[in-house]
Amino acid sequence: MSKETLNFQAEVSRLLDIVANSLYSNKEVFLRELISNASDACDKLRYAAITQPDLAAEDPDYRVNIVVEKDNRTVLVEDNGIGMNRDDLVENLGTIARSGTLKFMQQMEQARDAQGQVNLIGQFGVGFYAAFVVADKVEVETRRAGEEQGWRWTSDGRGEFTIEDCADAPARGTRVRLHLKEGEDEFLEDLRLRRIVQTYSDHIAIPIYLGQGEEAEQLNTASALWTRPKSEITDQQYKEFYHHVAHAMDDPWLRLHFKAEGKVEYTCLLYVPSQKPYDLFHPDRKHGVKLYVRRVFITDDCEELVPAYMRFLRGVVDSEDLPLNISRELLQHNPLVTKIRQTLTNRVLNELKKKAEKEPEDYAKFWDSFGAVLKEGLYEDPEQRDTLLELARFRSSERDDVVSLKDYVASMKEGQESIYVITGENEDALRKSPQLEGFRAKGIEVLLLSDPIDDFWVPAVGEYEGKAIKSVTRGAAELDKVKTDDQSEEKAEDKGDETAIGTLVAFLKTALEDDVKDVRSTQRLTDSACCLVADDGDMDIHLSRLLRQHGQSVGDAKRILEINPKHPLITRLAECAKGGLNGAQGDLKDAAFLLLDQARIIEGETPQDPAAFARRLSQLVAKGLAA
Ligand SMILES: Nc1ncnc2c1ncn2[C@@H]1O[C@H](COP(=O)(O)OP(=O)(O)OP(=O)(O)O)[C@@H](O)[C@H]1O
Repeated sequence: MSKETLNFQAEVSRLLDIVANSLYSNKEVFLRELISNASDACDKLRYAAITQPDLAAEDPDYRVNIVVEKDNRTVLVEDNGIGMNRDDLVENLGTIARSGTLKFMQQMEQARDAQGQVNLIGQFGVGFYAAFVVADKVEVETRRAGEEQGWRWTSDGRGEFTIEDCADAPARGTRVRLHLKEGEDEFLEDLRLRRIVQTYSDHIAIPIYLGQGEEAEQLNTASALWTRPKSEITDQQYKEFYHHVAHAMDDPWLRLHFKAEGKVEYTCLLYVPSQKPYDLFHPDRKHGVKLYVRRVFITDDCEELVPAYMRFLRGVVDSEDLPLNISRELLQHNPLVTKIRQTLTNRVLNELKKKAEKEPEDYAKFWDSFGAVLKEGLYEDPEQRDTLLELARFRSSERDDVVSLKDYVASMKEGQESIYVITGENEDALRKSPQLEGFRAKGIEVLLLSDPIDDFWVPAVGEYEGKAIKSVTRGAAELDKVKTDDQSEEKAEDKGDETAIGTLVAFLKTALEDDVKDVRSTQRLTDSACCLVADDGDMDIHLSRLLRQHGQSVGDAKRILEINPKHPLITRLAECAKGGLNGAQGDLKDAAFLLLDQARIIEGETPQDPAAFARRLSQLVAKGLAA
């Protein structure tokens, strides 16, 4: 077959530009990335060979060779792993097939400074493309295990690559040949290469040689890191292993390495990243914990191994008991996997608890990155609910830092029986919600919940230590039971002219009869004239809006309009209503609809009839100005 020239996917070209700029000061990582890919390729073949032993039979010892050809100024990284055929090459080295690429690219454009880009690149993992940081031409010669045909992929990293037949591809596996750029000769030096491998790749479980054949020198320890005794593993090695398994460059926030012995035997080496991955909420995101069986990589996509609400975990689980040739489908209902999942979940939650107790500030950072995910467990995993409730932290109307439920309860006001929360899209908007005013005036703390899952776990959990968790946008405010320090100063007239308010409420009920469930006077408000709340048994306002946005039918439960008896607008309207209306019935009716629309706007909704809203508002303002 003759040579084909193909274009990189547009994102790859952009990524290549970014990589060349942002990794400039950390060029040596190219070798780590190529070795990491070589090791993954060997893992894949080892797995495939469980069911098709012929694939690896001729050359059963997996390895990576780094070969320097000084005269040509080239460095080769060669493995005898799974290899690639033509389609694999086009798919893997011409596109970025991973989820969330587009979003990543947008973030990249926004992070204009180099440090910002390096951090982002770290999360994304540049992988193979890092080769172009030191090379101006890269050739990949490869043959897929079990296939006859070898292939050569060539590119200078500038928009195009070529693919052609290659007779001298390795018998099996992949050889990456880097033609070094001017000025990169340091990577031809044995000493430099040895140091890089020892720093970044010692944990790789297969041998990495410098040179080829008898003379080759093994550079790494070549045993799976998690099988080594803890005392023999340095922090640096743990960290580099994390970079390899997680395809990340940040430092892990937490590490957990343990061996379970007894009826079920397995080893876990797990990490919690310090940086939130850009695709944490992407539906196609794979789980980050790799399953091995007796050192053989099986899958990085075993959903049963780790609960979804811990999908931020990275690392490996290596089981001694599962059969090697277990199919990925069978893993789904395997009792051993369930057992591992239970222990692993408990261990991780325990570690988090310790961190929360001993290093609350550091824990707050974790919560900031992954709290929204962990909270999903409150809804999904009733067994762990109590632990998760202890671990949860919340923004609050009364504090700058986060608060736990335990601390919230400890600082509840006398007479306060419930834990109050408000849910919505963002914290700033929540802080401005009128429904909070009365609570704030009495110094009652309200938890501000702005993650999508909050609307679901709150009703599912219902209470904490016998205290109901209540939304301040639902039901009556019950604020009078709560005693505050300056309560004695509250004066009777503060309640306004009750008869007048009563008349206004009655009028509003009739005027808005088709649009609201009820109208009532409230203590909930101090500054605003009115707000909407859901009735006790009805769905919270924010949740019903959220479901509606996602196209779900939620019925049309009407809401309650609450008015503030102390607000000048309301007292004025009450006076009008009490005064027998005197021909002002039309204006009062307009005012009723304006109140309702105002409350809707504060909720982030549109007026029911925008044209009518504009007309009423103009008329009333014009009259007011004329008076
Ligand atoms: N030596 C190799 N042998 C076989 N396949 C390889 C090799 N190197 C790369 N590939 C294939 O190319 C794909 C893309 O590699 P690349 O390094 O860009 O990304 P990755 O390894 O998936 O993730 P990361 O970018 O985080 O390293 C790999 O997923 C793999 O399928």
